[in-house]
Amino acid sequence: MTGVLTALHDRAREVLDPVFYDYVAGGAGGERALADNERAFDRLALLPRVLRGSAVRDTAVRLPGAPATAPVLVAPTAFHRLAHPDGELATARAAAAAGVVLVTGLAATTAVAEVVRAARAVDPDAAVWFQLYLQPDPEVTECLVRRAERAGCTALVVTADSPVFGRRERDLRNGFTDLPPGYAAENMRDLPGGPPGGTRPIAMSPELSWDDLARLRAMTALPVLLKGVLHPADARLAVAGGVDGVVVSNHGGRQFDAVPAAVDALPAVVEAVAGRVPVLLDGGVRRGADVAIALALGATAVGVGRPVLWGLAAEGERGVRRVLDTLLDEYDHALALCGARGNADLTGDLVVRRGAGVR
Ligand SMILES: Cc1cc2nc3c(=O)[nH]c(=O)nc-3n(C[C@H](O)[C@H](O)[C@H](O)COP(=O)(O)O)c2cc1C
Ligand SMILES: CCCCCCC(=O)C(=O)O
Repeated sequence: MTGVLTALHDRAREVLDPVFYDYVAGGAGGERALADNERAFDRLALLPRVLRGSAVRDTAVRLPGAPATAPVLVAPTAFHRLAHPDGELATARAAAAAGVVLVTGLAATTAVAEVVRAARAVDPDAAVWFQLYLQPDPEVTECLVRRAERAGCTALVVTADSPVFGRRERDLRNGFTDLPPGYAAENMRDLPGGPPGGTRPIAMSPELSWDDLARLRAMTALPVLLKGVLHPADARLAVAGGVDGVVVSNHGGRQFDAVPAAVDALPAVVEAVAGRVPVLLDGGVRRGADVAIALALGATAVGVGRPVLWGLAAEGERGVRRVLDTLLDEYDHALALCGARGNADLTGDLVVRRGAGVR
């Protein structure tokens, strides 16, 4: 991690309830996928070009529902009010101020309409996407989609890597199975089949299929991105199913310990998608150079999960802003050092394996 991110992490660890710290920091099983996400970036290096740079570098990217934005996004993460009393509102303000897309989650402790309002109070053009788990009851899914539309979200992100909840040994050890009193997944309030005024539990189902994604696709005119894709064949199916983007992700190593690092899965997905829709990546991005590596390998943008929560826990809105600004500054600096005038100059030939020599 960068110096700033390490300091924010250390402060977050001091101030957070250790049970919640473990929930955020931890992963599934023996945490091999979690560790590998960062290590896989360490195994890669950038091979700069010389004498072709620019003093002003073009870092803007075009994403569905975000026509000109930074190549770093806030990945969807649950329960921000457990990290800081201002919760998702602080995250939304910081993301908007940094010019970064915020993906707010179904499992947010603040309702999506309030999150969008907070972002737009900072920047009327701020892009907020809504992440959801398809619910087995299509009526519930439809109600969630309408809420996101009404709130003004500009894209939907469907997380597909969670047919069941990951086996997270830290949470099992700590008995962290539910939100403490006073906190709720606010987007799950007042839904069909739920208690009036109360919340329904978020369901995960191993029986969801591509038909369910097709139903969602037909339900809304918003762009839809599919998150949690690792297999290139699934990337092809997603594009054929009309998605507007694919997010290569292993859920930060929190679902299945046996999977590869996200960045190791990226090139095959990029090849399968063949430029038809943007490919995004999250998992293990901790430095601006990691952003550059992912873009050179064909990602259009990257998401950041845990560092945002460390910033939030440590310093609220200011901490999130520091995380995002640091990554964006470092990314711009990496472009300069690569002799790149902008994202487009980051090509696959710039990425090599450390220790493998250069041909
Ligand atoms: C505490 C926490 C909660 C998360 N909650 C969600 C969620 O509700 N929905 C989702 O799609 N992904 C969720 N994720 C996964 C992130 O979106 C993202 O894939 C992951 O954090 C990226 O890895 P990183 O933390 O190494 O940046 C969560 C991750 C963390 C750390
Ligand atoms: C059943 C509760 C859903 C919360 C989802 C949070 C999440 O995805 C995570 O990784 O934690």
